[in-house]
Amino acid sequence: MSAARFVPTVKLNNGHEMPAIGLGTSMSKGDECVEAVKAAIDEGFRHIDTAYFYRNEEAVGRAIRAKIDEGIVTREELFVTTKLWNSFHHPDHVQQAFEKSLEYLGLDYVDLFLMHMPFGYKFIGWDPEKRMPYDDNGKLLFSDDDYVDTWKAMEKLLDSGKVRSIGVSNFNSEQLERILENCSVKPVTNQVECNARINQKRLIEFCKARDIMVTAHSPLGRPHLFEKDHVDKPKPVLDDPKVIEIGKKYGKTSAQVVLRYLVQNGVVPIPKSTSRQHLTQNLELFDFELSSDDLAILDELNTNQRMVGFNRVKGHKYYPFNTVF
Ligand SMILES: NC(=O)C1=CN([C@@H]2O[C@H](COP(=O)(O)OP(=O)(O)OC[C@H]3O[C@@H](n4cnc5c(N)ncnc54)[C@H](OP(=O)(O)O)[C@@H]3O)[C@@H](O)[C@H]2O)C=CC1
Ligand SMILES: O=C1CO[C@H](CO)[C@@H](O)[C@@H]1O
Repeated sequence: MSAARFVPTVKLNNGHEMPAIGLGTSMSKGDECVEAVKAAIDEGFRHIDTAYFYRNEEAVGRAIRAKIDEGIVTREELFVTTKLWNSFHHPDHVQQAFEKSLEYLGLDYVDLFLMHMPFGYKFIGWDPEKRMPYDDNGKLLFSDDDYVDTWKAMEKLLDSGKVRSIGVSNFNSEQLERILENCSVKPVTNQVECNARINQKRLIEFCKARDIMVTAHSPLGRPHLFEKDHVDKPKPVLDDPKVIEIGKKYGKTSAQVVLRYLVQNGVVPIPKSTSRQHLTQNLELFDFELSSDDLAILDELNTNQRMVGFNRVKGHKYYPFNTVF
């Protein structure tokens, strides 16, 4: 086992520190997920992102507890995020949903609990197999729970000491502003799709002015999903000749270039990987700096096209992607 790499932290608006890079775990399941999280901790990751929706909280928790038991890390050194699923937006369901996540993780507390999306789905019980409520015709059933009410229920969770920080995900600027106008506790972060194809410059600026950190989901542009028929999707950013060229200049891979680009834009990327080689690469971002010319070249890759557009939810009153940012 190699020595764990050092990862800097960023300060959140409530004083807590968040490691400047995290491990994504979407689509990482079972033993593969356990091994990836363990390897990630060995390599130096101290920030792990999961969600009720991913069905891997149990695996993530198992790996974390194993590494604590081995003496590789303490719980305090880790930053663990999970997310409230869309079916549990009704204020009466928020606490129970949180307790379920904590139970699956097998931890005493989480560092960050995010509202996964601003839009809710119909609640059809607690069976984890039934995360997506469909009617007999295959139509996804929405709820009209207001995310402000959901947020107020999330604020109450802080009193329990079982969650250190709360935040949101996939919120647009107007939705974020509505939370700010109505909340007692400011979200520490908005986790949104953010990569060189959709660099979120305006949303980052908006959040920065309000002391809200942007966390970048899908920071590599989800290369694993490109084999499918993606007519209206962005071109794979890791294969872009300009990114490859910049990488050669710094002796870095395309992934390291696009992740470093995000770090220099002031956001916290959470790339997913189950490969040891990629995990190692994804941590080696803090020993080089892209020049302003190279940042400008990377800025030109922006097309504002999303990989995660939630197209099935376009008719929802709280669908977030109809605004400019
Ligand atoms: N809040 C939300 O709504 C959302 C949150 N997320 C979060 O963000 C995380 C990251 O996003 P995700 O959608 O997974 O996509 P990413 O953009 O992180 O891409 C992940 C893919 O990139 C590959 N990869 C990782 N590192 C490298 C590397 N160094 N070189 C080449 N390929 C690499 C991985 O393969 P391999 O495993 O083989 O390394 C995997 O197939 C998620 O896992 C999840 O935690 C994601 C989407 C939505
Ligand atoms: O968090 C997530 C939200 O939804 C996506 C799919 O639509 C997931 O793949 C992702 O990881």
